[in-house]
Amino acid sequence: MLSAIEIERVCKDFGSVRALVDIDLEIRPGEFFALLGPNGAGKTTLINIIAGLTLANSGSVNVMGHNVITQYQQARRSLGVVPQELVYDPFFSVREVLLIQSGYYGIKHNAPWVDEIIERLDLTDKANANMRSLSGGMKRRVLVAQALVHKPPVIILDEPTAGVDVELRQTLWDFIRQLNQDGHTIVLTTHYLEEAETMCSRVAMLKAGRIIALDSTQNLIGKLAAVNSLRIRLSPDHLPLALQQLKQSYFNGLYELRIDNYAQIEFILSVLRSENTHIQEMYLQQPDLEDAFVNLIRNSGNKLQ
Ligand SMILES: Nc1ncnc2c1ncn2[C@@H]1O[C@H](COP(=O)(O)OP(=O)(O)OP(=O)(O)O)[C@@H](O)[C@H]1O
Repeated sequence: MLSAIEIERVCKDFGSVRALVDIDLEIRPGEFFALLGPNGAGKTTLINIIAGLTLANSGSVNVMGHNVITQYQQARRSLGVVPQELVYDPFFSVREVLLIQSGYYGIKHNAPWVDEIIERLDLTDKANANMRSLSGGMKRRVLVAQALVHKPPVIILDEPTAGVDVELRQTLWDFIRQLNQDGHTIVLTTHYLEEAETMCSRVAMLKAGRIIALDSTQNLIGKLAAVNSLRIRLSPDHLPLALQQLKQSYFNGLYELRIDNYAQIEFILSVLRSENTHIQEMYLQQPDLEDAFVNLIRNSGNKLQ
């Protein structure tokens, strides 16, 4: 089956900085895929190589089967990129910007689609406003719209919700989810891990230019954050000796105990009962993508599959 994005053995150095090392990655059509990693991991560099904006030192990248260097035009038509930085032309209105962008792709008579994107991104009130006059969040919506004027099958969003308020974040995600349901492949980088967790079915984690984990979101959480923890407030405020080995932290009167399985909760309760210690508060912490991410970044000397 044709891949939406196929990356083979891509390396990129900036002088002595090894930004990407031997990246192999295949993203399938229709996927909602997250590219995660700490600052400087290489996410934007990889996106720029996919978009044909940065040249890799070695390796190859295809978008919908088109090589991003030798078949640049077809690859570019297959891809829409929403960049991280707010770049805009201050001299045009929102609608003009989108029609001009359509022209870059050689698309004439694009007004009906441009108007539809404007409406779906809640920009109708601002369609004739000058770009200069828009708030940061509105400008970001226009960036999303710009990436969509040529109806690309693959859309990459580089931190689309950075600095965006909660309401706009919701509008953006509803729209992007709809695009994915309509069949578009979506690749996303974000530092908001709960967004990746709710939206994306598969995740690649990058660190120092290497993919250190690649799996479905649920598997990754299961594999790397298998540890639950129990937070309890006790009276008297003393953790019995038999439970000391489970203690992970103590803060503000709350003990955090490591739980590897649910049977351990029964053990904890029985120890507390026998010691005549009462529970004043208790929370079970479920693992999430953030736990997986933190564990992985901490212990990423070795590559995980
Ligand atoms: N044009 C450039 N010249 C020199 N070094 C660069 C250049 N672009 C990126 N780098 C370096 O390459 C590495 C990867 O950077 P990149 O911007 O791809 O990371 P990132 O994962 O997107 O980070 P962030 O989450 O902060 O956006 C970093 O060490 C960065 O300093």
